[in-house]
Amino acid sequence: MSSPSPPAEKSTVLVFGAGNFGSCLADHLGDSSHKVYMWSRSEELVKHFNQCHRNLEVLKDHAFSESITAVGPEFPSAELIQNMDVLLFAIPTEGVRETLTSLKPTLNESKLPLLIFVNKGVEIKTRALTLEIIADTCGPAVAKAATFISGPSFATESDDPIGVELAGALKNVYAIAAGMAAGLGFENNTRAMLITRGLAEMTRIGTAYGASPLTFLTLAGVGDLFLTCSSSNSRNFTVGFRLGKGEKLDYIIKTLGSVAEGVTTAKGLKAIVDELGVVAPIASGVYDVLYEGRAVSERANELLSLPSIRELDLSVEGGKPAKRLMEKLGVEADA
Ligand SMILES: NC(=O)c1ccc[n+]([C@@H]2O[C@H](COP(=O)([O-])OP(=O)(O)OC[C@H]3O[C@@H](n4cnc5c(N)ncnc54)[C@H](O)[C@@H]3O)[C@@H](O)[C@H]2O)c1
Ligand SMILES: O=P(O)(O)OC[C@H](O)CO
Repeated sequence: MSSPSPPAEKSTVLVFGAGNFGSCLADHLGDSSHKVYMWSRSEELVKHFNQCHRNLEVLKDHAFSESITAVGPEFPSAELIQNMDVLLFAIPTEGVRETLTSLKPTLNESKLPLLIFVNKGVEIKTRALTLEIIADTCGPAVAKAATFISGPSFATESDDPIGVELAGALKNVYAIAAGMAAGLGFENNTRAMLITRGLAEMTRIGTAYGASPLTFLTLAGVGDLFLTCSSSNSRNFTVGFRLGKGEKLDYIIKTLGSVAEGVTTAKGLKAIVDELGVVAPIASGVYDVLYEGRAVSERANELLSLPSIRELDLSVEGGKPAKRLMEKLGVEADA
């Protein structure tokens, strides 16, 4: 995808979202002497942040850089947006369509800022990746200018934006599976099996979608999968762990205090897997527990007793969703 020229050393940046990742990114950017604005829908958060340089909701003990100004709760003004070098979106995938619909009238397409997206998910109703949501709301020119950051930390550069997005979204579903296994009392051997088979599964899905299989071997793929499946710091792993311990999904979501994208992505992924006809037993197992009321232990036993299959039998006929998306963007399918 093409993108506007890189921003100047000292840029003006507007971060959409004042949650864990948005605040963290705003803080790093502020410390690097960029002028940073951070949008929140909470009036209380905005007031408190501008008075005390602390976030009421997340990273509560951290003193933020004074070069960050919180804005909101109203949507940022066209004037502010048009003065930005970078717009950075750190909101859950379910909120991206609404946010971009509000943003669209303020964008000057002949002078687009750098648009960076860090969310990792699939939209539940439409099963769309973020690239498609951007095309739907702001048009193909804006979508083609968008940049995606994914991976276990600030990540990786790739010419396969669809693969990078799919990898970041899908690993959250496998992290829920790894958490479930840990919650049920399975130990490291099972986790290694889930990471290995999860990687094979996400590579099969990605390849059938039209992404490059190699993207799943980068930091954005196996790197992020490994991190998220191995740490109780992961919200997705934690959701799975608590399900494995017998807690109810509604209660877990209510008390988590932050987004676990794998929960909604599991539903969008089910539709993608059904369309592509890919064998994805782990993703199907997670879907059955989250949305079909199946017991975690029973579904895990079914998974463990499946006969082995050729794990890396990658689709050569695949690629229809990516071709559809490239058509929407007006890009040649093989470009
Ligand atoms: N936390 C991390 O380490 C991390 C790392 C990489 C990527 N991500 C991804 O970044 C995204 C955000 O993660 P987070 O950790 O900041 O989540 P979070 O739940 O801590 O914060 C989300 C923020 O988005 C806001 N928000 C929610 N719905 C919205 C909507 N409809 N419109 C506008 N704003 C809305 C919330 O009020 C909150 O400020 C997720 O997709 C996540 O997978 C997170
Ligand atoms: O806490 P999680 O499960 O949303 O994972 C956060 C990041 O995506 C890890 O790279």
